[in-house]
Amino acid sequence: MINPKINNALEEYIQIVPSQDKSIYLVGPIRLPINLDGETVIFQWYCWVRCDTLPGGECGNPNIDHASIIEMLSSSNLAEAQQSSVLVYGDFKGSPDALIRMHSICHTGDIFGSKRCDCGYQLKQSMKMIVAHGTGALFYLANHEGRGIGLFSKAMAYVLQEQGLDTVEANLELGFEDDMRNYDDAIAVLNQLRQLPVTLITNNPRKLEALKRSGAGVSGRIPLWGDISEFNEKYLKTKVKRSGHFGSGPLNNTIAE
Ligand SMILES: Nc1nc2c(ncn2[C@@H]2O[C@H](COP(=O)(O)OP(=O)(O)OP(=O)(O)O)[C@@H](O)[C@H]2O)c(=O)[nH]1
Repeated sequence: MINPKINNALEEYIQIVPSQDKSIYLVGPIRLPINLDGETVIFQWYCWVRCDTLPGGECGNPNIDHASIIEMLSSSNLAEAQQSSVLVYGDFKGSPDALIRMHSICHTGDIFGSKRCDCGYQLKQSMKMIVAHGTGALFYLANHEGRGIGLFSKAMAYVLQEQGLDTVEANLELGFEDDMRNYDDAIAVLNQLRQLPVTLITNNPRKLEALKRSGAGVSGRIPLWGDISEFNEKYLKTKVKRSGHFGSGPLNNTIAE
């Protein structure tokens, strides 16, 4: 039994968000000072978990209370599952225009700084763009590794790419689709945090489509190409040629054959 004082301290930070047939438990805002190129920038951080990730998560119970959610944590093995989160900057709820990025986790690019992809660059650059704009949110989608195939399978896909397959062929040969990602939970969290339209930072038409299909207001898209090198050029070309990514301006020329 959790101490009632602890329940009280946490209660106002927990929101229960409807998403398709499953609820999402959202915790935040938590003040997060972040080092962006030597400058400390204050973001507000939220983290979420789907009800069915917790044992007895009571997905069918619309009246589940905050105390029960807290109670379930210590018997859940959340470290073995994936939890996504969002960094919010500025007046995200009220500002007429906000930039958002739906960033898919990339262990190799985001954490290790691998140059085989553009993920690490896109992560940092989109945070800087949001801060420069004055308001926005970066969704860090932890169940999206390898475009949704998982880290171990992505490692297998990299082995195949070393042997000449491109990034799409490698996924397909392993029995996956090119892109297995789902944005429903992230969009539900977005709707909870903001009702006004957003501008999406992406080159990926599927992300734009998912957002538009959900009914969330989309006022535009900003492309994000960069950090192109001998190590990721083929990968980026494949994104444009085979996955249908939007090319853009001079970068389009850089990556065109
Ligand atoms: N399967 C596979 N996944 C990869 C490879 N390289 C990067 N990824 C994953 O691809 C995803 C990249 O996602 P995003 O940064 O959202 O890129 P995107 O789909 O091109 O969309 P935008 O960056 O928004 O334009 C991450 O989950 C990476 O782990 C690869 O060669 N194979």
